[in-house]
Amino acid sequence: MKKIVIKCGGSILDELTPSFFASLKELQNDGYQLVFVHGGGPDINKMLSMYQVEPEFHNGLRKTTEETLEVVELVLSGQTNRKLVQKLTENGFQAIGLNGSDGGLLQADFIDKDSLGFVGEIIKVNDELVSILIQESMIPVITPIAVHKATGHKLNINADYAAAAVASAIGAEQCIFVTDVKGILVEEKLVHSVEKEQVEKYIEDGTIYGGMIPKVTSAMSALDKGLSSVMIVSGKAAFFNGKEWKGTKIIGKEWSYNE
Ligand SMILES: Nc1ncnc2c1ncn2[C@@H]1O[C@H](COP(=O)(O)OP(=O)(O)O)[C@@H](O)[C@H]1O
Ligand SMILES: CC(=O)N[C@@H](CCC(=O)OP(=O)(O)O)C(=O)O
Repeated sequence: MKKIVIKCGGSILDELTPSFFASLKELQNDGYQLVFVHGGGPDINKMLSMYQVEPEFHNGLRKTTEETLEVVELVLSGQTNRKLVQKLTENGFQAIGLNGSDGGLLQADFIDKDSLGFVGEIIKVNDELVSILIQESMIPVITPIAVHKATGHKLNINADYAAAAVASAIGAEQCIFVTDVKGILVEEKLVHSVEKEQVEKYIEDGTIYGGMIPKVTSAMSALDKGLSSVMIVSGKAAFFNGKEWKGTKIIGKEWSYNE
């Protein structure tokens, strides 16, 4: 069974176009089972501003106090997940929303409690739960909230990292990051494919910054774990027509040249 994990960023959730959904249909026609992980950073920031809380990020990760975590879950699970499930349903897909903390779906450990608070990195994914759903032709739509591996306390997970971890755990062939730009841009031009070493240089020299950093770093770790392809694409246009892809392909291994 060919599986593909699609991460939908909060930057694009309100702007997904019919062409985007047509590309999803093409993926299904090509035999892919779809699994979604969603973000929702902008929705969280909006809600936090109502409570007069200023967002604080370190290397693209939100510093998350116990109170912030409540808002993060309220927004991601109660609002953003619902929004994506609804859009998929309206476009003819059988989607089912899941909080990452349901059924031990995402299990995590603290990254650095002192500096980041309740933010985790995923150490285990309940891939059986995902398999059950996709075998029934359902599309899981996963909210990036995890449970702590020992205490069961909830932890906030960056959605890019969550998507890459899910992709590795379920043995997905590909992971696609859907965002509000066409892919990695260098001097405003789209880069069609880029190797790991070059990505590292782009981060160092500031060409890749902000929200693009967790995407490329999680892409590189997913490639190291055996995923065959990672792409960054726009949700504003078609990204797959049954044959060709549009966006940036991140290449992890030298043999990828011969594909
Ligand atoms: N080299 C780059 N090419 C394209 N976008 C970049 C680059 N470096 C940083 N970015 C920023 O990354 C953003 C996408 O990340 P983010 O806003 O976190 O989106 P999402 O919510 O989809 O995860 C782009 O809108 C852009 O501002
Ligand atoms: C730890 C951490 O940073 N979690 C993210 C989860 C949502 C997310 O990643 O949303 P985007 O994909 O839209 O950026 C946050 O709180 O914003």
